[in-house]
Amino acid sequence: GTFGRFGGQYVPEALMPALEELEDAYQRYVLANEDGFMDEFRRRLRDFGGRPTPLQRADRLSERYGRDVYLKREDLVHGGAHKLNNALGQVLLAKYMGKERIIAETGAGQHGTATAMAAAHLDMPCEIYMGRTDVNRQRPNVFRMRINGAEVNPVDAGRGTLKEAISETMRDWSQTVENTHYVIGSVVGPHPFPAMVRDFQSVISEEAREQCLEQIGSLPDSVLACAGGGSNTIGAFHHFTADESVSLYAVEAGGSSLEVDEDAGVAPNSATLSTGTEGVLHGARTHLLQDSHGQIMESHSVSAGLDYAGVGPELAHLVESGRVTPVTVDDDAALEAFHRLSTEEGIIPALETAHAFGFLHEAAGRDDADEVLGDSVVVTVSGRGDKDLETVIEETEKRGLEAAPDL
Ligand SMILES: C[C@@H](c1c[nH]c2ccccc12)[C@H](N)C(=O)O
Repeated sequence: GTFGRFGGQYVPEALMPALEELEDAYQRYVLANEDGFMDEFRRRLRDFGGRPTPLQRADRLSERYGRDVYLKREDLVHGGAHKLNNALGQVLLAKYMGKERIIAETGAGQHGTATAMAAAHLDMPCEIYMGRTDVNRQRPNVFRMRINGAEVNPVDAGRGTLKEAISETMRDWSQTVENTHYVIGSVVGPHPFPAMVRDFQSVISEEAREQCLEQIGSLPDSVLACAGGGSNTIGAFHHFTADESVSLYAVEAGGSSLEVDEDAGVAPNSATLSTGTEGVLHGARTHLLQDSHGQIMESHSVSAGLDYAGVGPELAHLVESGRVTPVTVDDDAALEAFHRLSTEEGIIPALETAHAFGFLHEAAGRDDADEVLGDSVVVTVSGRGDKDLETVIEETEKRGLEAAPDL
């Protein structure tokens, strides 16, 4: 595999020519900056994406938790999430490769939206595959994609969610690779996708590490990031992985329970790193939620963006090697963290992001808080929560959470 035992290219023979062409382009344009590709990528991320994003000290949370809490504000990237870092990089790469068409999958719609924005910005026709279930529960993002000029293709196969959308997009790509690039939405899929998406998202930790040295005068003691597919997680960790003094926590969705009902093939969580097992999904060997027959189980999370039964192979490797610690936060704690950041820091986070703040809250209350978090903590605000307001209002009332304001 590409990352220890994990990664690799577990794909039908039909996909190999496309992967070989992509590997060649990755080596030349991304790794060797041929034709100034990376210079243009950084310039467009600055002028169109709004980078660099601030590393902002959260004064209220720092006071509450008795340590310096810094927020890496990826919610301020154009489009409201870190997703544009990857989408812009891949659509620009498709142009350098001479492709004429962009396809992508999406779950909650953030990656689809980011891809539609990048494709409009770079004048590329764009088609987004989205599970019918997700089309129905993420209408605002469906409108945004269409208003940015993308076609949204509902996928009715299986449960009509992210997993089927990815499979459908890969099927399209295997037949259209001549003129089409597949902009994958996270650090998943066959090599070179996980490495390439990581390299685009690593602008997050490249900036954060430099900002820590400037603003704190040292490296942080810990970095926290939520983990769905793992792109914001790996992006927030990558330039810190060589710094052994920095603890790295990947916060997954604990959903409603960590107990798994294998017979029903349903996991009431998306805690792939904490509870999953090794297997192959979407072209890579990684960690998955699978039953004893190797069937991929349906995952769950109050946040659609974390609701995925797999995870990036590099993250699986970093957890197995002990460099990254996987932790989980359940639906209720994530919802309470959503309200806490909104009322105490004036930032409405994506429900995905709220999981990282749920772990900060829980860890800060423990006897070993100082060992776990240290004196300076960086939390990645991977996206903003406008898209989640209806879900949060509904779920908060249904659960009678006391943290909620009187809406
Ligand atoms: C759900 C996530 C995503 C998009 N593509 C993925 C591939 C693997 C794992 C996660 C993803 C992204 N937030 C989305 O809504 O498109």
